[in-house]
Amino acid sequence: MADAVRPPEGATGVLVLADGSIVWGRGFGAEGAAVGEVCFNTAMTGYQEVMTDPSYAGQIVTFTFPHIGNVGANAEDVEAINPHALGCIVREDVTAPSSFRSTQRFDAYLRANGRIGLAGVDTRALTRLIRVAGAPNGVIAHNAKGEFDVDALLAQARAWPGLEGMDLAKEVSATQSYKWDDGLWTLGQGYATHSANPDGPHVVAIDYGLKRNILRNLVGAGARVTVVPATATFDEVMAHQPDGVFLSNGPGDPAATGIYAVPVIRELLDVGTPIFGICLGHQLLGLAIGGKTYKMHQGHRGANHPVKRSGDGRVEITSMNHGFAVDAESLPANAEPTHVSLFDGSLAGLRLTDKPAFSVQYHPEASPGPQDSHYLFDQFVSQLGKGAA
Ligand SMILES: NC(=O)CC[C@H](N)C(=O)O
Repeated sequence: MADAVRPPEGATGVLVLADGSIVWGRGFGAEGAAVGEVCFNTAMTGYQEVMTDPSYAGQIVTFTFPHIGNVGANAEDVEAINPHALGCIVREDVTAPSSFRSTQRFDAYLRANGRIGLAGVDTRALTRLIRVAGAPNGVIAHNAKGEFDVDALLAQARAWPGLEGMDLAKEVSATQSYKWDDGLWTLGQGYATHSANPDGPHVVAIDYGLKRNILRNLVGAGARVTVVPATATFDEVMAHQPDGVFLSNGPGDPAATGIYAVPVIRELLDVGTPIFGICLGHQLLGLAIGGKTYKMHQGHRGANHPVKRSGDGRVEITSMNHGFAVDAESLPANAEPTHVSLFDGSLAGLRLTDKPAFSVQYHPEASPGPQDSHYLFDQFVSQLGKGAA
C-alpha cells in the first residue's frame, strides 16, 4: 500500500476495516485510534444512551440516522457513568445542540470521555456492507492534522481477535456491590423519579454491564435493588437474601462470560430463586439450562424491532442491541419460547415451565425506545410478593 492510502484533502478521520476497506471522513471527539467490531444501529433517537450502554464495549457504532448530536449531551440520559462504545460513525457533522436539556455539545462530550467520532461518512453504504458481509472488525482513528499510518491501522484491525470468545462483562461490571435507590414512574409523556419501596421484595441484580434504566424500572415496579459484580459467587448472591435475581445485559460473547456465570445461575435455579434476564442475561439463562448461543451475521440494533408473543399472538415493538442469540432448537423440553423476532425468526424470549425463570433478548426498559414491554418488570416483581407495588 503506498499512494492509495494518502488521506484525501481535509480528511481528519478514518475507518479501516480488516478486509482492507478504507473510509475517510472528518474526525470529532477524542483523537487517537480504537479497534473493535463495527456494527450499525437504526434508532432515530437515543445516541447518548447507545454510546453509554455497556453492551457496546468493544464496538464502534454506525448510526443510520443522519443527524446525530443535534440534542447535545446531558448527565441524565446516560446508561453508565462513561461511554462504553469505542466510537461512532455518522453522516452529518455534529451541530450545536438544540434542546433545553443539553448541557454540552455531543462532540465535546465524546472528547471529554475519550471516545472517537467520524463524520461525513456514507453511512448507508457502510450499513449495506455490514448487512451483506457481517459486522467487520476495524479501527476508527481521528487526527486533527490528518496524519494516519493506514498500514499500521490495517494491521491493528487484522490482529484484533473479534468478539467471539471474548468475555467483556468482567471489565465493565461494578467491582463492589451497592444498593440502587432511584425508581421511575412513567406518567403519560414524562416521568418522575422516586425512592425504592422499603417493604418491597429484594432483587439482586448481577451486573454483567447493566443499564441504569433497567434498575430504575425494577425500583419503579416496586422492588428494592442491590447490584452485585458479574463474578459474584452463589454464596455472595444469597448473602443478600434475594427474593429474586436479575441477570443483566452486557457486552461480549455469552459463552465466554458463561464460564463463570452459568454455574452460579444453575445453583440459583436449583434452589428455586425467581430469575429474570435481559439480553446477555437471557443468553446466560439459555446457556445455564443447557441451550446454545451463536454469533449472528450482523445482529439486531435499533428501536423498532417487532417481536411476536407466542402466548396471545400480540406484537411488541422493541429496542434491541445484540450480536449473539440463543438457538431455539437447542432449548431443553422444560423451556418454552415466549417471543420471536419478526425480522428473522430468531428467539426473543423464553420461560421455564418448571421453575420461576424467564428472559427476553430485547430491552424492555425502553431506553432508548418504545415502552411496549414495560409490563415485564411488573410481571417479575409482582411474582416476588412481599408488598410489590
Ligand atoms: N445488550 C446485550 O446485553 C448484548 C448481549 C451480547 N453481548 C450480544 O451482543 O448479543
